[in-house]
Amino acid sequence: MDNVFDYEDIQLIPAKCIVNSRSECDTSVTLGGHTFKLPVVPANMQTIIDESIAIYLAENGYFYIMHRFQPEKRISFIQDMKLRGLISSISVGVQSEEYEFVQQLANENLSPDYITIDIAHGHSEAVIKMIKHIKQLLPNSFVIAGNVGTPEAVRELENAGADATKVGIGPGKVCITKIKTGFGTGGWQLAALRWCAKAASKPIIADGGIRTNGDIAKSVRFGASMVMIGSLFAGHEESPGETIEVNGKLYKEYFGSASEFQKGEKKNVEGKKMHVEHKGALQDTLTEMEQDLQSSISYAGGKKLDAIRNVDYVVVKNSIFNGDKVY
Ligand SMILES: NC(=O)C1=CN([C@@H]2O[C@H](COP(=O)(O)OP(=O)(O)OC[C@H]3O[C@@H](n4cnc5c(N)ncnc54)[C@H](OP(=O)(O)O)[C@@H]3O)[C@@H](O)[C@H]2O)C=CC1
Ligand SMILES: Nc1nc2c(ncn2[C@@H]2O[C@H](COP(=O)(O)O)[C@@H](O)[C@H]2O)c(=O)[nH]1
Repeated sequence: MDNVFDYEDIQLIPAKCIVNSRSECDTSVTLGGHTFKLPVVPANMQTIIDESIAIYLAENGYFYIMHRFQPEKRISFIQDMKLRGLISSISVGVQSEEYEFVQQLANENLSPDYITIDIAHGHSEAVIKMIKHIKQLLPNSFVIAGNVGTPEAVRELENAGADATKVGIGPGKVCITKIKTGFGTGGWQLAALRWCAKAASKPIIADGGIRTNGDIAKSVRFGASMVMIGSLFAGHEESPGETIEVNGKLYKEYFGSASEFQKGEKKNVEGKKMHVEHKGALQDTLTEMEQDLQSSISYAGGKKLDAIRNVDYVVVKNSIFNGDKVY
């Protein structure tokens, strides 16, 4: 790979505007047979999403993926979402008990609309085996598999039956994979996304490294159908993380799924914890993302999200840490 770049190194080039108001621009996207208001999904992490946020997002036309860190709650969660007539979207791992869980879903005729296989290193036989297991027992579930960072991985997971792949190894705000292992797409996530998207024949979800709303438009330009975001969704009133007060200011915790805070032990730690400023209501962030993306579409010279996919761009400079610090 040469000519790598990241979000902060790219500027998209405007094309002639064809709308009279940004409100005419449509940010909706279709994934797995459902249409959502935004090509954005909050990360399936324990300090980002819980059951009530999932219900809120689904009721209001946004995509969501529930995390997998309270496995015992998943069956009742799916049942509850189905009772409410909402989409059901859960995560699984690859341990042996996860095979039994998928079997249990099939036995109970409880097929989630979306199942995300959520593993650090998704280019593995473990993930390929799990994709095949799910597709055999729950053929109607839309399977998102990841995370990966190469075209070979995207093709292998697609060939195994994945309906979408998730790209991003190490670009996350609370990620320390790039520092602890020397591997990943941290610092060149946007170039890795482009590389993977060129090989993909199914949707790609860009995951990690989004620091501004403009990065959503850049992800779409470089091939993402959907963008997974953690840090920008941390710190809301509704966010599950603990709230603390420092010098009269409120902060909320945001920790990595591979941090010792998630794992409860210091083993194979590849994530850290941070505190982010309290941000107010989740809906305000979603609304601002929608308005900014509508503006992006207008700058792209179109009325729909697809207009962004073909705009020209320039590479401005390169910086491998994307503004992040280790601690
Ligand atoms: N997107 C990203 O950059 C990253 C995301 N994460 C997030 O952290 C969470 C925990 O991830 P993960 O550690 O995969 O989940 P688990 O701890 O559940 O591990 C899943 C299984 O994969 C094995 N495994 C994990 N990493 C590797 C590896 N590098 N090589 C071989 N086997 C491996 C584990 O075994 P064993 O533990 O014995 O090795 C375990 O059997 C997930 O939610 C994941 O999304 C974590 C790191 C990077
Ligand atoms: N290397 C690690 N990556 C992690 C961990 N927990 C989550 N993640 C990934 O980060 C994104 C969110 O990134 P952000 O830049 O938007 O904050 C998330 O979706 C995961 O893919 C972790 O412990 N280690």
